[in-house]
Amino acid sequence: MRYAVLVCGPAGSGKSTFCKSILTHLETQRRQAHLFNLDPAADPASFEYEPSIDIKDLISLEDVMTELGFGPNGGLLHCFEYLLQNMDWLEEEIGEYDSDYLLIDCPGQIELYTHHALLPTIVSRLNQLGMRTCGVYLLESQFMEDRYKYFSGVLSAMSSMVNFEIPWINVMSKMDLVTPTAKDSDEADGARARNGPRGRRDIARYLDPDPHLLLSAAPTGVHSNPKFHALNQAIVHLIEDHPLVSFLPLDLTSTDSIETVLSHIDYTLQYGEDEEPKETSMKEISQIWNRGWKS
Ligand SMILES: Nc1nc2c(ncn2[C@@H]2O[C@H](COP(=O)(O)OP(=O)(O)OP(=O)(O)O)[C@@H](O)[C@H]2O)c(=O)[nH]1
Ligand SMILES: [Mg+2]
Repeated sequence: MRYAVLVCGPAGSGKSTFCKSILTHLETQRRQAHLFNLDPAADPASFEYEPSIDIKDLISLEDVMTELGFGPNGGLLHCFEYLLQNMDWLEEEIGEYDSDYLLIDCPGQIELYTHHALLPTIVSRLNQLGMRTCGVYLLESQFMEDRYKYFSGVLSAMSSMVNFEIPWINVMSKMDLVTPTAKDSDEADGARARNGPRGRRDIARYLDPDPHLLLSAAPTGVHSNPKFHALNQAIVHLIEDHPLVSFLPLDLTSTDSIETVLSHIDYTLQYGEDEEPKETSMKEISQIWNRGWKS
């Protein structure tokens, strides 16, 4: 069985850093993992690990823009269309990687996840090639500093999950930057209500989205428009009726935190469950038997 982790999320959410940290962590566990760069605009100098597979070997955004006259966003879509037309290239590239982890570092253009069909089609082709794939969607912790921004992040995670229809994990990245500002408090309204979490219990309301955070956000300027309030009510109902999104916190400065996220990925991918059971030697059987006999 082959395993692929599609690392996606908004620009700057920490996708490439996440791939690097997971690769380092897997290396210390002596597990085989490879990087697949799926960003045709990525700067090669930015990779600490040389990608084993690189879309830029097939097509680069720079070439598409200079040779075909596309802009950056249209050019990106063209690159993925081109990849879809050349899936035999990808099949050949991943041919050698068996029972290993393939970490797919994606670009940060959010529309690729929320409503375009190109990436989901590429993923379903990977599944046809026998890869068990899961999505890891990163949202950076700064989103928690503004409740409106935070809920736009929750909705983008939700629409990505619906768009891809694959096993999915949402991660709140850069948790090392979160410093709860005050003690736990039930105070919901007031001038500070649009600010980030206050206290550890408050953080939990962001990791497992509490839609009432949105209703209790302090309205300012355009936000006091009654239509805006009605829209928020509709979003609250949507999240209450479809509680699809929750976030695993990730603090890359903590090995335990990386380990927890990795174990969720393993579980989601059912990593290792298809391995052949290890044959037990006669010597081991007799040791087990003796232990049982003595106890
Ligand atoms: N403090 C902190 N900074 C981080 C963390 N992860 C990433 N960063 C920083 O955030 C910035 C963006 O990180 P990247 O890993 O390049 O983010 P990305 O999602 O790959 O960005 P794009 O590919 O451009 O969409 C860099 O300056 C990183 O050093 C983290 O866990 N904690
Ligand atoms: Mg990146």
